[in-house]
Amino acid sequence: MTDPITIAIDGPAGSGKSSVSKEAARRLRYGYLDTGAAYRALAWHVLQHGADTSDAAAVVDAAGDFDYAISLDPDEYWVRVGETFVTDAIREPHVSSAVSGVARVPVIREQVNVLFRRLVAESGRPGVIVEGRDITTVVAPDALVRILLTAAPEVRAARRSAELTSQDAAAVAAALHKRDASDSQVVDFLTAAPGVTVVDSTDLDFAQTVDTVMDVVRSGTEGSR
Ligand SMILES: Nc1ncnc2c1ncn2[C@@H]1O[C@H](COP(=O)(O)OP(=O)(O)OP(=O)(O)O)[C@@H](O)[C@H]1O
Ligand SMILES: Nc1ccn([C@@H]2O[C@H](COP(=O)(O)O)[C@@H](O)[C@H]2O)c(=O)n1
Repeated sequence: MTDPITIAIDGPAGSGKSSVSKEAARRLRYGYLDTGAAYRALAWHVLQHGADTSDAAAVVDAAGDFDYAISLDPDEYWVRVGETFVTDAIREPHVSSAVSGVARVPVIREQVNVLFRRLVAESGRPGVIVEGRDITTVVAPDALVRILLTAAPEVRAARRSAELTSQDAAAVAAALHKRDASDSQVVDFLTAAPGVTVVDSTDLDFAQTVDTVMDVVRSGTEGSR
């Protein structure tokens, strides 16, 4: 069996990676792999242990009994740790605030990257859209199509705040920028690596952004199979 086509999409928090990738995967009948979910689920697991994600040893310790599973079906997305479905729990603000601690532990990054490559290879799909922060550069630098999805910081904060209506907009924006600042010390997802196509959605609505990504994918995959 041939390896699935990999479409790599990186970008900062709230740039639209997951929503846009999921919709593009539906249209292409590809799988969709949300790599941030693994970091979030491990952060959730560390917190369940009563530990602190800023403690790298505690993170590595909690990773020892981290039984993680994720669906690559864009129409039936779920995330599980052991027997517990954590699909919504890992989006809670206290997990978002804790996740960067997990992401800065090198051995954890190595372990999840192995998992991501295996999930793609075993997906059984003709292709997989993989989104995160270091997909275009570390996880799948040889992907057929590599995209950096960006939007102006204030636009990303406004979109995120529109989702989290019960929370103060300024606090939502501050949390998003704080997470980007912390994450960008670990991987560079703000500048495009050579060969990576930038899609800036600042002035695009959701449908226009998906269409633009689809155009980049089409031109990159034409004649590949
Ligand atoms: N071009 C767009 N125009 C308007 N809204 C958009 C656009 N792209 C995404 N959105 C909306 O912005 C919000 C954030 O998008 P999404 O959750 O996909 O971002 P993300 O990059 O995956 O964020 P995170 O890294 O924090 O998980 C969602 O409500 C999504 O529907
Ligand atoms: N390739 C990746 C993906 C994610 N992270 C870390 O996970 C956090 C959550 O990611 P979301 O895409 O769900 O926002 C993110 O803030 C990073 O800390 C990563 O390091 N590499």
